[in-house]
Amino acid sequence: MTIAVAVKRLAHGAGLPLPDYATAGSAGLDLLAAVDAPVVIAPGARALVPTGLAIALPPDFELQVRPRSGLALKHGIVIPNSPGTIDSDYRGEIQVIVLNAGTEAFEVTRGMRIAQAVLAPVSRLVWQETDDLDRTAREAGGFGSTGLDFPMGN
Ligand SMILES: O=c1ccn([C@H]2C[C@H](O)[C@@H](COP(=O)(O)OP(=O)(O)OP(=O)(O)O)O2)c(=O)[nH]1
Repeated sequence: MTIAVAVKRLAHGAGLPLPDYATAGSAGLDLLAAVDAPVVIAPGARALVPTGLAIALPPDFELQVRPRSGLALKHGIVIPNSPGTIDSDYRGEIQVIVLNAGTEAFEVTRGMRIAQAVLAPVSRLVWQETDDLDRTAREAGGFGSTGLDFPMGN
């Protein structure tokens, strides 16, 4: 299934290609860093990386901003709010919050594939308030409760 999405290149994104899928089966589009000059992120520091793009999603969709596993494995580059949520009514620039969880400084350069974005459908709920929820085998058990039968359960 493909969904048409309106996209606007902002001035500082000029000259960069639009995000694309790396392979025919890729779930995520690679988001490119639209930094004018290289940005160095120290170990433990965060940076807001611009993409130079604004979009208009259809109402029942969101765009999820996710880390790239190669950057995470090789450099400890993660997205602390992952998956970042681009709302369908957001018209500002898509930006990527990047955390350097690695041990060395990381340099973000113009055009670098800094994150990936996955289009996802959104279901919205309507509350049905009640005092009586249906009973289940789990009831209120959580937070590892199913492991308690085992001596070393966790
Ligand atoms: O990684 C992200 C996450 C969000 N956004 C933009 C698009 C999104 O629609 C908007 C608001 O995001 P979110 O709802 O996560 O932020 P909030 O902290 O709850 O702020 P708000 O009160 O503006 O909703 O910020 C990004 O550009 N990148």
